[in-house]
Amino acid sequence: MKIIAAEVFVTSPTRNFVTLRITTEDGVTGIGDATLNGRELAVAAYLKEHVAQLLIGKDPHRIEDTWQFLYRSSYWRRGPVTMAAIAAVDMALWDIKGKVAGLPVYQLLGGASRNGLRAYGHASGADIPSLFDSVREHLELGYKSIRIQTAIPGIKAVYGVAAQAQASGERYDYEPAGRGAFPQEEDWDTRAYLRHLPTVFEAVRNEFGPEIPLLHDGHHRMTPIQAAKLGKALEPYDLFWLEDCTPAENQEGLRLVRQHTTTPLAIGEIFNTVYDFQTLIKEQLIDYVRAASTHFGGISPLKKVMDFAAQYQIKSGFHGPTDISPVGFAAQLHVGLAIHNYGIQEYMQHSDKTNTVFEQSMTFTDGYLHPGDKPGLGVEFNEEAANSFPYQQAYLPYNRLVDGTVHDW
Ligand SMILES: O=C(O)C(=O)C[C@H](O)[C@H](O)CO
Repeated sequence: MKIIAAEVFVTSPTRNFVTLRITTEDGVTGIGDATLNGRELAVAAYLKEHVAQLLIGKDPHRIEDTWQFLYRSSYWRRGPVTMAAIAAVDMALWDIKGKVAGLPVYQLLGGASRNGLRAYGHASGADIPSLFDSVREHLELGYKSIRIQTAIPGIKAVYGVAAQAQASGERYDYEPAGRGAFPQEEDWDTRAYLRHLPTVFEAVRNEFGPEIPLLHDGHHRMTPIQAAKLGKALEPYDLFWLEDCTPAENQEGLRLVRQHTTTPLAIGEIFNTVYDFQTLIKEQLIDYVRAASTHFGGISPLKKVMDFAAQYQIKSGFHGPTDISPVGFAAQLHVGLAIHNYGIQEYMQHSDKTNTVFEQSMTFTDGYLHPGDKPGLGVEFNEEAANSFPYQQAYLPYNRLVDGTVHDW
């Protein structure tokens, strides 16, 4: 069997997505996600200009060989653009292999290790009452684990806080990328955040009790000593994890955080390769791997990093915001179902328009996700619907401190 076409689609049903479709001479198609929020066209060009023609004539079954060829033959390695492009090829080839075999991808990865995948949802609020409404809404939707993000007094816009109150009946609407030709500026004050956050978790525990697993995302904003202080301050509230507490580039910084707190740590949504996790896993500086199939080179390396992590009792917590398309999301559900060291899956739910472009067979029942049993990834790409939503320029915001210094967003 040979590959005869590799096409790239950029579509924007409420947000931008980049999708690769590979077709074989027998007419089997496979799809992959190459979405990089705010930099979509760079990956689309990488795929169109540098990768597509290299795939023509190749045997789609040779997934590992194709991955290694794309990674090593470019000489220039890693980085989110390259790795998102390779990820799309990898996913599309697993999709094809599954369709040819008549099996869902998780069966090709070793079969199911569990019945369903525990998910966490995002609750947020501009104040405590609206946060409580949001938590209740998520509990009603079936979520059994909940991420808590709130506004901070004195700060205008904070990462992770939905614009609409959940009590309004609107679906959770948080999308950080703003459409337009320039990124929005936001403000930040770490000391105000460190003072406020423990009071929020205290209120949530008092209202909802000790049982429910609670998570929080620091979004790379603290120094190691600030993160250590926060981890310690949150210990009485028994977090499932504290995510991205420090800038991801400083892996050694997590040693200091670890020395001071037993709050579990998760990191890795902006990592691209297993090498980014080498120190963190070997030294057991984290508890959860936050990689996403789409930004990590696809299904093949995600499975490898989790097998490495398993030796150290480190579990998965794959990145799953809506900028991972339904294709990338399905890819990591298949990995999550197959691996032994599954932890939890972030699940934000895509918009109805997105679901017209990507028809998903995955299910979310009583707090648990399942990729479904259709052959391949289980996602159908509707080209006509995709073409009706043209690309719109969008940027993630950035932060400045009160004195004007640019800060991690
Ligand atoms: O879901 C999370 O934990 C995130 O941090 C989401 C990111 O802000 C988002 O993927 C940026 O595009």
